[in-house]
Amino acid sequence: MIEAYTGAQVRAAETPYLERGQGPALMRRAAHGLALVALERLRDRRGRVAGARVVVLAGTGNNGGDGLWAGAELARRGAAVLAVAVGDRLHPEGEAALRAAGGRVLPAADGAPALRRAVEQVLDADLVLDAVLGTGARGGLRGTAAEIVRAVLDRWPAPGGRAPLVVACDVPSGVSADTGAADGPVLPADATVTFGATKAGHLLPPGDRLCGEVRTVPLGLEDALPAPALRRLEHDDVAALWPRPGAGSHKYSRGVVGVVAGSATYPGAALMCTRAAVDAGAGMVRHLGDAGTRRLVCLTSPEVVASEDHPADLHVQAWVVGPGAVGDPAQESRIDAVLAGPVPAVVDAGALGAAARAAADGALGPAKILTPHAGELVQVLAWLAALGATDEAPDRAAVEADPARWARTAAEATGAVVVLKGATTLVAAPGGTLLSQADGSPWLATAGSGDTLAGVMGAVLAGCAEHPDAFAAAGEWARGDARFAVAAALAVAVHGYASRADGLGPVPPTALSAAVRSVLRLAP
Ligand SMILES: NC(=O)C1=CN([C@@H]2O[C@H](COP(=O)(O)OP(=O)(O)OC[C@H]3O[C@@H](n4cnc5c(N)ncnc54)[C@H](O)[C@@H]3O)[C@@H](O)[C@H]2O)[C@@H](O)CC1
Ligand SMILES: [K+]
Repeated sequence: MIEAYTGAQVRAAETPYLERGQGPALMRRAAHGLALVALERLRDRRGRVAGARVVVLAGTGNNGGDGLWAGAELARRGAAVLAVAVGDRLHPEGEAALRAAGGRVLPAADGAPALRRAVEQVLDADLVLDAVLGTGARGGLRGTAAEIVRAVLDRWPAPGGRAPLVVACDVPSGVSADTGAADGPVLPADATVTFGATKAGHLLPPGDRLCGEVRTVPLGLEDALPAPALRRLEHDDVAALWPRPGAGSHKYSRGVVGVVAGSATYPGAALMCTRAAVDAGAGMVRHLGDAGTRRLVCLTSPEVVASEDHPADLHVQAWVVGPGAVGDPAQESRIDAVLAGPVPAVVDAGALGAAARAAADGALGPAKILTPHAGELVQVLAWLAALGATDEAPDRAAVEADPARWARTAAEATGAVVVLKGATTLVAAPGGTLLSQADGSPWLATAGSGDTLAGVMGAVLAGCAEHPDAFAAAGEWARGDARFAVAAALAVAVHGYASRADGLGPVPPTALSAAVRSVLRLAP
């Protein structure tokens, strides 16, 4: 599991060390870690370090200090290192170290000619160390640094062209370490070397896409860190946590998933959703819907028990409601019943409007998992605002600029878990638990993926519904109501892994669902 922290959390953990005068030692350790990754990348690209042209884009604070000390190390290995000072000063010891190692300094804020020279130097470099802003940033890049980065990006080589390698110091400058927001220009990094702990901004969109590979250099702060701001499940977590049957299990103890999906207009969603719940290992899958859809469900997944019942007549451990369930009053009545009841449920697509109404009436709770994509979240937030449950209704651009904020807002306003689907999917629970998963192939962006995800989520939700400690192996934080958020993140991870199981290429949802089975054959 990756645990990530805000810049303020890491700075607070560092404070006692700084008060004991260990700041310079921490900086040297950070800079050494940065230099090692830069050396590795340079060797990969050009075989040798000697003679490499390295530019350090250096800000005025300690982030710049890290970059200058790392630049000194590269200079001692024979690289030609130029520090581009973007502000009115440089970290004094860092500058002295760089000069002593033979590095040079270009004061880029000294007027237009200096700025133009800086841009040429960056574009001609083999490697750029981006050390303008780190955890001390307030907002995006401004001033000379912003002008340089903008001018460089204007002339950035097309894919396949020879662009300099970019290694970011702590975070790509201009990306918020706390939120992943990127206000203004940012040089996209091939690698980001961070210090003490992963920062929230490395895992949150849109900044996460600008980080490249993230490497964390330990600074010995681990014991001083508080609870993380967010988490990401990795393969080992999924293998350890996914509910598995034991020798004494039977279909009911493993979890029955009830699926309210499909309609005469959209029967396919029900087929994909039920199939995925079966493939994800549910003990039993029930389907409720119209006669035509039921018949198709039985033909494509004979394992499923389909009926025209009402949810009140059935005992299941978890519901999945909404995929393809539009324009059908009987389905709408079933959805309302599930939303008003206590049984955990995945609430998708056609059920999100009903969920917003139920939330405004106070009916939802932490066992309900809403699964909007960005466009649907905008709609849900607009409904919630119209119903008086939130103050603000953002547009899509606002949601995409700070998705974590709006996923959290929706979770607090509804009292439910909100899964904001995207290339990076965020899982926000009321009370503040936040997970971020980025496991899927870009090919997942296809009609029917969401129906498949809902089915997978239903299966894991049914498996944990009656077991508050189902995921206690992940830590104390994952007990009780938090397990619903963990279940959602597990489903997102498995769905993402399945999309890559056969390499990168098209993943029609039926094939994706089958790949879920191979992913779940992971060693426990
Ligand atoms: N605190 C510590 O013990 C350690 C900190 N380290 C490094 O120190 C960094 C934090 O250093 P600082 O607190 O000095 O902060 P930064 O170096 O991130 O930035 C602060 C400087 O940038 C200016 N600034 C802020 N926002 C700006 C903007 N939007 N545009 C232009 N200039 C802006 C400020 O006026 C200030 O001079 C970390 O990211 C990390 O790289 C590491 O050396 C490890 C140890
Ligand atoms: K930086």
